[in-house]
Amino acid sequence: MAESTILIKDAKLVFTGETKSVLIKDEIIAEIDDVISEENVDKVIDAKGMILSPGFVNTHTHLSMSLFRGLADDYDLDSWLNDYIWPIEANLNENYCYIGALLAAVELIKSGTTTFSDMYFYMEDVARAIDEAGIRGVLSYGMIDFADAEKRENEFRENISLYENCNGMSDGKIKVFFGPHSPYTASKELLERVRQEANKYNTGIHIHVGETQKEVDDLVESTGMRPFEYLESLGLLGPDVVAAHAVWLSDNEIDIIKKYDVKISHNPCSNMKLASGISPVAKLLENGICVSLGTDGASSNNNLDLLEEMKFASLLQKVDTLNPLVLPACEVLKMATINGAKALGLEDEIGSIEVGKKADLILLDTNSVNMTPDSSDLCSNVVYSANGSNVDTTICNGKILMENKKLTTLDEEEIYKKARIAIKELKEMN
Ligand SMILES: O=c1[nH]cnc2c1ncn2[C@@H]1O[C@H](CO)[C@@H](O)[C@H]1O
Ligand SMILES: [Zn+2]
Repeated sequence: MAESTILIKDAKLVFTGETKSVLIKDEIIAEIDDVISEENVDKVIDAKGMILSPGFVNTHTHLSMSLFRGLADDYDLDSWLNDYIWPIEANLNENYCYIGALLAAVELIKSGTTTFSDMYFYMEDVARAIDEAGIRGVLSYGMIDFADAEKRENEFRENISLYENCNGMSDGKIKVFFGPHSPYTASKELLERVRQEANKYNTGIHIHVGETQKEVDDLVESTGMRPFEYLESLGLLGPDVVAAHAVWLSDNEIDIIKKYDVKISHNPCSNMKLASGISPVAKLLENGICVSLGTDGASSNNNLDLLEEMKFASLLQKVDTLNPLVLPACEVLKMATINGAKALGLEDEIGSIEVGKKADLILLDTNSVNMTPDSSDLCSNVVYSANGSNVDTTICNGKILMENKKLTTLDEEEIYKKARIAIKELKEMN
């Protein structure tokens, strides 16, 4: 098959402000230059006046939970999960999770996210949705055993068959991790075995850790250890672990995170909405820890817009430390791009605009009121001024998924219709 080529002409690179053209050959960034010939190019995108950024990487989410947007607002995590979310999740099935994932994929593409890391149920159906959407994703099955050995076996069966059926799917855009839900829902036996299986399959681990004060207090009471100390004692930690939240951390836990090069996924909106607390992100970054960004599910956020998440991440640290200098725009944009890629073990493939990397790129239109005028620092426009609706074009793996704000792979109206029916049915069952 002949190569397919896309030329993005005269875009402003977000980190440097330079105007450049970028040539994409198949799925790869082949050339970045001041001028690139249009000859023999299949498709030219005139990007004059637009900002070119690496596609965003959302390192912690639950796509299918988009169905539960606005379902249970203004509760803390414990009540949100036990009284509202787990009861309705008991009625989920393949079809609902598929539709929820499609709904989420529409939102991700529209707001410039090209890679996500998910932990949920019916993940093969999520994979099917993502394959249709054309985005990149790391999938894990949310393993919960509550110390029940039979349940534990089932959870491993689920995550392993997900790995066997879906890892490498979608031209390699889909990868599979293990997803032990958390230290309070997964037993010691489950967590120990996760490490063995992750080593055996040579893949990563996605887990919620240290989200609430209650989680820490309960674990200290039952084990004498705080969450990261406990996970260290079980041998679970390593550079392939993405720990979501990490809100309540002692200095010893920060040392542990650093020592094992654990990757942190910071989810400021979810942490604020569930009143969980404030993760000491400025301190983690000072310690050289890799902190990326996640939205969590749309039921605790209530959207999947990483542009919004970036702004909240920055502002929350500024007000928490009373230091306006922490988390400047450029650093936050790196959290949402290259740090996300590192967290998922994808830094050789994605996360920056470099020749040889996969073409996961977005264009933001600056010809709108909240983007006028340009700052001399384009990161400032993107992080502090932009929102998802400023994204004009989304490209993943060299394929255009949205152009001029129109989706190319998904029928959004049809998906909205199906999502409305799905949540109506789920509520009626509840
Ligand atoms: O912030 C969170 N903390 C803990 N659990 C969560 C959060 N968001 C979603 N889930 C829950 O995690 C499981 C995923 O496999 C689901 O039960 C989902 O509702
Ligand atoms: Zn979560």
